[in-house]
Amino acid sequence: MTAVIVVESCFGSTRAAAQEIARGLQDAGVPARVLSPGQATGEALAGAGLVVLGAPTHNRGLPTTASLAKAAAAGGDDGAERAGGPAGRSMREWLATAPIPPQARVAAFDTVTGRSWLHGSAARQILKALGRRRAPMRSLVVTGTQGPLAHGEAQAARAWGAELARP
Ligand SMILES: Cc1cc2nc3c(=O)[nH]c(=O)nc-3n(C[C@H](O)[C@H](O)[C@H](O)COP(=O)(O)O)c2cc1C
Repeated sequence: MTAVIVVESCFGSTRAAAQEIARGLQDAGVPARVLSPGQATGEALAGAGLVVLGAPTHNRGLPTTASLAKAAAAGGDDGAERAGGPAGRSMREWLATAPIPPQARVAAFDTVTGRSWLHGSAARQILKALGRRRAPMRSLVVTGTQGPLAHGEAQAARAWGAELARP
């Protein structure tokens, strides 16, 4: 099995979590790649047995054009991520066509500033959009809007990656 992690990130924390999940999968012997939504074409995902989707939680759900603009104004434009061209797509846009192979397992994660219903969850919205509400899901806590991941969350992400490697 191979795994692909598709991640959107403004300030880098969700991307850092994605890298840890990839390390956890690799620890368990599953080759894993981290791609941006713009890179995650049908061709790039072909043959993947596991697709893990991640985004920062904005306004209790998935980032919107307006919330992304707000993050960018605060310095969170994550470099090339949305700099135009094929890489310049948000998770929300990507989900509209989501070229996930039919046989692939799906999981979703997000980053939040706290783990309560008040903070919401982009991951829940991702799974809802895909009609896969029972798929594995994780929220990883950041210390503030600009991150970084809170103490212990990188390790938690890596451990979750290893868990996902087991069907
Ligand atoms: C416009 C905006 C709205 C946000 N709304 C929420 C929210 O509703 N709940 C929450 O837990 N965090 C919220 N945050 C904080 C983000 O969760 C935090 O910026 C994100 O986890 C950092 O991930 P990133 O570095 O990958 O962008 C918000 C951040 C921004 C910029």
